[in-house]
Order: sequence, then structure tokens, then C-alpha cells
Amino acid sequence: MTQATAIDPAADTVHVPLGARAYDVRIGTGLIDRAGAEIADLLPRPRVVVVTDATVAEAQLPALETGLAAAGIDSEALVLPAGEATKGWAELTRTVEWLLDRKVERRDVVVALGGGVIGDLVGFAAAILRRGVRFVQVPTTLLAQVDSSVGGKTGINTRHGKNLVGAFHQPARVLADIAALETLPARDFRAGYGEVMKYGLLGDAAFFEWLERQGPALAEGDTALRAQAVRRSVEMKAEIVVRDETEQGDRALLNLGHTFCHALEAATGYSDRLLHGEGVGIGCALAFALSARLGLCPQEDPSRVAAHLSAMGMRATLADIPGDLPDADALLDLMGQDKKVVDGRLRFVLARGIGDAFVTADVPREAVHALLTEALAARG
Ligand SMILES: O=C(O)C(=O)C[C@@H](O)[C@H](O)[C@H](O)COP(=O)(O)O
Repeated sequence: MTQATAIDPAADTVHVPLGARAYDVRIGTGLIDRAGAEIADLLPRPRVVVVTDATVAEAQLPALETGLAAAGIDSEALVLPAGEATKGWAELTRTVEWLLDRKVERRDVVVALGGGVIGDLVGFAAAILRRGVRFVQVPTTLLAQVDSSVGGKTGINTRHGKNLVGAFHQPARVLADIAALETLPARDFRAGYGEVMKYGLLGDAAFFEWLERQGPALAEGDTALRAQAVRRSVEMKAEIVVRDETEQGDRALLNLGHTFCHALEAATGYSDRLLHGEGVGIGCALAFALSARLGLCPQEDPSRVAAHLSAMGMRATLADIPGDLPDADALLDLMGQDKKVVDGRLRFVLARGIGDAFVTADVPREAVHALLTEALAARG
């Protein structure tokens, strides 16, 4: 694997070669403004429906509508409430019924304009509508650009946990407009960075070193660096998804940090107390701490992960999560809903070192319990 390289800021393409489900991820600035030209070849008739949330509608919907109209494409939009609570049964039903009211046909294209919540929800609605309509992801957050918009994992949360109902449904195209990140609040940008860092940690040590050098400038707003980081992340995700589209093996590597993260998100009620990407950052730190305790990776690696999180101004430990948290047993219980569980046994993504992650079921419960107990005690 190679570290991030400079790309054409106007637009670059990562192709995801999945046979009949192959698609392009376009990465660059101004893609929303020229969205009509970017997707016209996918449309059987000059009409799309757009689903977005209230926050993104304010910042990006007028530009998208203008960009579509410039290519002669009519559009109509459904605006959902912003926030993780939208990713549930109620808004899924509302979205599907709205799409049916608009008589969206099988060959039509539904556009998901927003972050991970909108992309996952709308992708799932598209997967089940008339047993599958096409959709285009227009991710407007860093998290969605580097992770959730690519690879076809769609779904919703239930009271039992995160992403527990869903389908693999690949988008027909992804337009990752780097300019959209300019309107992203700093906290959301940093949360998305948790997923960027994850790629270096799981499979590309040189990329992680590049992030250690360039991360702060990237967070400050350097567009070229942002585009490079998005491109390398998407490239890595595409490589893994192509090897294992439905997560029978290697794809679980993309879940680095997520076993801890999903339990922490459930424990904090999917609220503003902990954003998904913040949980991924903390989860990666815990996964490296666990790897070091089990003698799998060098002792200095967890410190390097923690140092990078704090250099980026990100949450790094359980002590950084406000409010009460349940005890170690309850957190382990929440991990029991993880999709990587086989025969009731938890599987973790651990590491032999930075850039070298692997999946294992060989993790003593006591080791995880001790790690969590200590991390909880450090909250004071
Ligand atoms: O695409 C994947 O595969 C991932 O695991 C990427 C994750 O970063 C992402 O958060 C995903 O939605 C989590 O999937 P889940 O299967 O653990 O719900």
C-alpha cells in the first residue's frame, strides 16, 4: 500500500470494480454545483428525488438543485430531521412512503444528500423500495466521504443497537465534494477524521505517518490535503470491499474500533454525548491498548495512537465522554450485539502493529473486562 498522493482538486475518480454493481467515486471540489452533469448518464428520464436532512438542506440543497437544473434535471426533495435518531424505523417508513407517493420507478435514481445517517437510511430505503432502486450518494461530511458512502452497507439502528437492520446495496455513483467540508462544524470534521485515521491504523503505516505530519493542517482546512486523505481512504475501502463485499472475512478489518464504539454509542443513547467518529477514535485507541496488553503489538503503538488523537484535538479515552457510563460488564453485554459475533463469541479487530490489523476471536473476556474497568476508573 502507498501513502496519500496529490490529486487533481477539480475531480478525481476511484473506481469500485464490483462487476454488475461497479461504480465510480468522484472526489473533488464543486461536484455538488455540477451534480447534474456528473450523474446525467445514469438517468433514464431527467428527474431525481433527493433525500436530505434539515442542516444539510440549508447548506447544500440549493446548490444541488441548481446543479441538477443546469443539466435539465427536475428534482424534488424530502427533508428529514438532522441527527442519529433519524436512522430508525419511523423515518425509514416516512422515506419509503414518500418515495412511493412520488411514484419513483425501479430505474429512477434516488439521491442521498448528507452524512452517514442520511446515506445509510436512504440507501436502505432504496434497497427495499420495489426490491431495489438505484441511488447516488452525495456525502457532505468527512465521515460519509471516506467511509459510509462507499461499500454499500446501508441500514438503520433499532433499540437493540446500531445498524442492526439493513442490506448491502451499492450506490450507482458517489460524489464526494471536498468543498462541502468547509461548512462542517469542527467537531463533526474531527469525528470524521476518526475513520480516516482508522485506515492508516488498519492497513497502511505510511498513510498513518503522513496523517501524523499533515493531520493538523488538514483539520485547519487545507483542501488539497483533505482531497488526498479522502482519496487514500476511499481507495483502501474500495480494495477491501472488492475482496469481500458482504463481510465474510477481510471486510471486518474496516470495523477496527467499532466493537467498542458501537457499545459506547448504545450506552450514550446515540446522542450528542458521543458522535460515531469520536467513538471510532476511542475504539481504535482501546483496540491498540488491548493488542499491546495481549502482547500482539509493540507497547509504544497505543501511545502513538493516543498522541495522534490528542494532537488532532480529538477524544481519546472514556474519560473524554461526558455523563455516566455503565460498568465493564454492561459494556461487554452491549458488545454482544456486534455483527462480528460468531456462535455467541465476540470477535475483535486487533493489531500486530500500526498498519497491520487482523480479526480474531481469541480474546479472553477477562482481558477486555480489565481494560474497560481501568479505562472507566480513569474517568474519576
Ligand atoms: O464498511 C464497512 O464494512 C465498515 O465496517 C465501515 C464502518 O466504519 C462503518 O461504521 C459501518 O457502518 C459499520 O458497520 P457495522 O457492520 O459494524 O454496522
